[in-house]
Amino acid sequence: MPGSGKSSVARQLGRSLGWAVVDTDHAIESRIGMPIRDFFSLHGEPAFRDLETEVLAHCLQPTEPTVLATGGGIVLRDVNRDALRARSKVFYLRTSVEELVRRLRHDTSRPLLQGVDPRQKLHELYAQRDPLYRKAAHYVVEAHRPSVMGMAHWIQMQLELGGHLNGQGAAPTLSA
Ligand SMILES: Nc1ncnc2c1ncn2[C@@H]1O[C@H](COP(=O)(O)OP(=O)(O)O)[C@@H](O)[C@H]1O
Ligand SMILES: O=C(O)C1=C[C@@H](OP(=O)(O)O)[C@@H](O)[C@H](O)C1
Ligand SMILES: [Mg+2]
Repeated sequence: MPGSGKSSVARQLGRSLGWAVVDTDHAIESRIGMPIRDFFSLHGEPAFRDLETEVLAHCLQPTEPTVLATGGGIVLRDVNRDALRARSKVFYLRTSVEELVRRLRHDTSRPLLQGVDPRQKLHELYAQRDPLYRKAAHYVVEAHRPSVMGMAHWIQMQLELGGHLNGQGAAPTLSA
């Protein structure tokens, strides 16, 4: 979900593992040369989703071990979910709507939450997306691990336990 910590945890995990960190939203912003919020107002959500699918396909062909953070709406398309599952180990950072409301209270960068009641919108997004996040995910990281550092540490442990860091299970990309 937006605000669940994907971008923050990816940065921390990349630092811990010594891996590259890629964020699909940042890749999109460098390609379009403007904030996502402005792109949404100019071209609308469907155009953003097309771009997101294109950028994701590119990001899932990394040249080095990579932690990939995506935007929260990436799961809306089957093709994205299938590509993520096939080409990476996917972690769903599952956070309560109340916590998301707290974190995004003053945020103006997420277009879907502007000009609406954020709590109601987040409940709607959650109802629509929770099943999709579950379908896409190999692992669910529950909200009771509250800090960015704690979440990154838990993910690193799962990777070690799963043998993904010692060559047994190939995990060239981690997506959150
Ligand atoms: N585990 C956490 N505990 C407290 N605050 C967090 C946590 N993870 C992220 N945040 C804060 O929530 C906001 C959204 O985080 P971000 O990483 O941008 O989420 P996402 O990429 O999933 O939308 C930021 O202000 C970030 O500092
Ligand atoms: O949930 C969504 O549909 C979106 C989430 C955003 O990313 P974060 O999940 O990093 O906020 C960004 O991709 C765009 O504003 C759309
Ligand atoms: Mg993000």
